[in-house]
Amino acid sequence: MEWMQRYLATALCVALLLATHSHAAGKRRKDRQTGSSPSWWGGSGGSLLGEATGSDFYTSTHGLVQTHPTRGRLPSFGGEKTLDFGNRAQQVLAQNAHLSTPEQCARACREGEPPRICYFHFTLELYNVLGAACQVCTPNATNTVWSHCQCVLADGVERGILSANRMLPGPSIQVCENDKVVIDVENAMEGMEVTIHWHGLWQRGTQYSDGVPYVTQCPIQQGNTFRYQWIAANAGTHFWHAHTGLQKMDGLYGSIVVRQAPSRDPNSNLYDYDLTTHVMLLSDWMHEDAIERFPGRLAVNPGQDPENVLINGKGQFQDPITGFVTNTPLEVFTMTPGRRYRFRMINSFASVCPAQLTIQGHPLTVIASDGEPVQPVVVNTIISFSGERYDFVINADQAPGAYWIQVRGLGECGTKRAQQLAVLRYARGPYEPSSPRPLYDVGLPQGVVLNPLDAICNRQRTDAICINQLKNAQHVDDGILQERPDVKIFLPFRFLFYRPEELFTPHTYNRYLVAPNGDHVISLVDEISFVFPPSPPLSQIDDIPPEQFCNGDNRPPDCGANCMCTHKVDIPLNAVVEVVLVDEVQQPNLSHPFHLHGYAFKVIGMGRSPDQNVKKINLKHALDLDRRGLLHREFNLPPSKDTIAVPNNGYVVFRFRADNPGYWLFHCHFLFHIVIGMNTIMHVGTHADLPPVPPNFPTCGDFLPPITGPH
Ligand SMILES: NCCC(=O)NCCc1ccc(O)c(O)c1
Repeated sequence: MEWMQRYLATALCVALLLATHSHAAGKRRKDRQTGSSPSWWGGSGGSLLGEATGSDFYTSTHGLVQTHPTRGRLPSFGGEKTLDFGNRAQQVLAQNAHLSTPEQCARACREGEPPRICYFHFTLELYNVLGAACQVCTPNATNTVWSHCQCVLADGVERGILSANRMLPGPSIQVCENDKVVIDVENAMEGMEVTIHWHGLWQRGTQYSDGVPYVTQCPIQQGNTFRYQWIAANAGTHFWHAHTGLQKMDGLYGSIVVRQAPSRDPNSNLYDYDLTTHVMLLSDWMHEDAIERFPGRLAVNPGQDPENVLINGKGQFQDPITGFVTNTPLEVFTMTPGRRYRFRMINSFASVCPAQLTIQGHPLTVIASDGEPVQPVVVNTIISFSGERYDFVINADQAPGAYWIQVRGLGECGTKRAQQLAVLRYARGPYEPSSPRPLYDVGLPQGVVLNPLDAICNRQRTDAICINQLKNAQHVDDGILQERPDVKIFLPFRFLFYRPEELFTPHTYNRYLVAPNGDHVISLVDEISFVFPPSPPLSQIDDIPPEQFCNGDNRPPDCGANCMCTHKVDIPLNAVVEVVLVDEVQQPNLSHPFHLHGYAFKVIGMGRSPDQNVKKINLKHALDLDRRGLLHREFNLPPSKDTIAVPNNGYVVFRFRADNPGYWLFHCHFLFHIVIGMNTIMHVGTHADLPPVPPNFPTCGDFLPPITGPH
């Protein structure tokens, strides 16, 4: 209680209403819940939430930037031209007059307007939730774009985190198509190396900025700053996140929105507004560092499932033992009656849990997935996996009021019943919905579901739409749809289970993950467990011994069941590639989302074996189905994606034209599966096809000089 008292003694009046919940020294305490009415999100004074946020702007489909009539003022940033991205950022901006600030770049996009160079500075730090910053200020209500306040509330449970610019999520990058984006990533995290990946950006010509450690760059060392530079060449909803270790799950992520002129978006006629604040970033949240769960414990909080879900870094937490609920603010999205709004949902989960999004009383017209436009479909619930993005339109045509947004963690998240709520509200209406809060077990009605987990995808149905049933809203390269691809790659993946006596033998140190049921596993793709090389092939190919690399046709001699090497598949430049992913994991509630760097691919088919006698799919059976023409394929406007969940006990078929040379990581997007080897590298083209290594590009590698004699 001492902490609470100290907090109350010095806090601002708003903080008085903040009940916090801390796990100190491993024991749970029931904290006093303060305040009677939750006026944090009752909006007393009106300066925190909803209408009165200073950072909204409205982009009409006619390309106009306008302030809302009731708002009557332009975005305000405390009277300063640049936002608080740190003193170094101010210096760079002062010395480079041709750079634009983040808020100058977050604009409506018009065809024919010159692109900008958008400059960002990320300071990555060890930080905390509910630190003393919360005595100094109250956090920006819509933390999605920028914040001057350094208070991170998360779900009201105190813990250490990793943060970019003391924000959760980190800063949002919002630019127009073809802008150049420059991000100085300053690693101020003691004892940690880091890289940032720009998930969804293709990095054509800037392969060195893809942010994959030991593949496209050496990780950024502590105290060092690495300048990422890329062109926002493909519009859409994307995100950035740490690609090193387990850091992403501790808070290193944020949204990226690449807008385009309405004339270039085939679905722009379906919405009136595309607000900077209508980004919906979903993340799973633990109450301890993610590394606490790796390799994983047997008894106390086993497995890797999160305690909670956050929506734009916000939420509340109900203690399962005491029933105590924190009263931190929920995220609020505001709409004007009668208007149609584009929402941009990002699944930034790190665990294996799918996220199920439902919004009370409002159907969702899905218009894009992973940034790529699809022909609109109307659903009521979207199930998404780590790494996926879905854009949808909501028509504010219901009775003005407030409505619940429910995000439920499915699969393993069902054990702890992790879910989060947010509010969809009509301007000038109440902040709190009048209906009771949807519960994990008694949630909002699902209605029509996008991306059903049952993966019955080979026929039209009234209750669900599968990803392979979406139609591309744009013309698809005919070459991709030719009957025979140039290269066909079958990639089965599974876990390898170790017996403890195999794993814990003297003088061997094999990596492993302890699954929730106590199984000790590593991941295999095509019977290979991926290890990162000691230097990045993109920048230091000559420093890597050729024996480091392997693939299904080139297994190292004496490579046993736990074959460890850098799995690399070589693909000729411009080939039409077909990949068939086959789920040999066979864990009933687990579907693995695979993400391809450098591309969007076309989803040609997905499903399960049509053969009723086959209980479990495997590579042999998938090959057999393919030979018999029974792998489901649809060539009429297949949708583009960069992340696709393989139905459990099922398969996915996708294609792409390999016209972007590089070393592109292809991997399960579950964080804990990356670190046990569920990756491959798609190596497209040759070194001659790649841009040269930039001067002074950092290097890394083993240091093993000859050992000289005693004298
Ligand atoms: N009879 C098969 C049981 C089985 O497949 N056990 C592993 C499940 C697992 C592995 C890794 C994870 O990350 C995870 O969440 C769950």
